[in-house]
Amino acid sequence: MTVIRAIVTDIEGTTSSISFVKDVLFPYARHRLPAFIETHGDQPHVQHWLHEAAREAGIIEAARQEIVEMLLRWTDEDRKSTALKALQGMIWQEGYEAGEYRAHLYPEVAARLHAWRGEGLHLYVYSSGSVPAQRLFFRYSEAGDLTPMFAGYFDTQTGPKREPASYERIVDAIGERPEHVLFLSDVVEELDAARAAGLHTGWLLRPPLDVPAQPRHPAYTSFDAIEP
Ligand SMILES: CSCCC(=O)C(=O)COP(=O)(O)O
Ligand SMILES: [Mg+2]
Repeated sequence: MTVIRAIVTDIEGTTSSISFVKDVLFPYARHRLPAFIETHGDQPHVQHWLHEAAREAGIIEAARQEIVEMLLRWTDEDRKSTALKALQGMIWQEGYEAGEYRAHLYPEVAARLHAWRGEGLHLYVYSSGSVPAQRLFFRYSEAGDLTPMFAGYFDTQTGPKREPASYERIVDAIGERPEHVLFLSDVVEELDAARAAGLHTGWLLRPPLDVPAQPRHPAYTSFDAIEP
C-alpha cells in the first residue's frame, strides 16, 4: 500500500494560474527591472545575481546595460534562470507589500492544503521561482498567509526541474524516502523526472485543458480529486 507522508507542489499551473504569473508578475518585474538595477545594482546581493546572470550567459565582462537587456530578453523567453528568478523575486516584494496584487490560487487549494496538514502530511514547494519569491507568493495569497502550511521550499538552486537528481536532493533534504513523497505539477517533463527518482506523481490539468484518455501520470483537474 502507498503511504504518502509528504507532498511537494509546483506553483505555476498547479496551485495557481499560469496567467497570474505571465500576465501580472512577469510584466510587473519587467517594467521595473531597469530602474531596480539602477538603484540597487551596487548592493552585494543584487551584484551577486548580476554576476551569476553574466556567468550563465558565458559573458566575462559586460556593461550593466547589456546585462539588463539580456535579463529583459530572458523574461520574454520565460527562461528559468536562477539569477533572473532571484532578481524578479526582489522586485515582486514591493508590489506585494504595496497591495498591487495578491497571488492567485485555484479555489480549492487553500482548504486542501489545510486538510492535508490536518492529516499530518508535510508540505513543500518546488518552483522555478526563487525561494524568497515563493514565500512572498504564499504569504500574500488570495487566501491569506499560507506560509505556515509549508515545511520547506526548493527552487532551481536545488537543480533544474526536469532532472531526476533534483528530486533525489529534495527527498534527501526533507528526510523522506521517495516512495513516500508525492510531487504535483502541470508539466509532464517535471513529473517524468520526479518519477525517475522514485517519487509518486500527480499531473494537474486545470480546465479548459483536456485530460488524455491514457495520461502518462495520474491526472487531476483539481486538488480535491487527489487522495494521497
Ligand atoms: C514563485 S512565483 C513565480 C513563479 C515563476 O517565476 C515561475 O517561473 C513559475 O514556475 P513553476 O516552476 O512554479 O511552474
Ligand atoms: Mg508549473
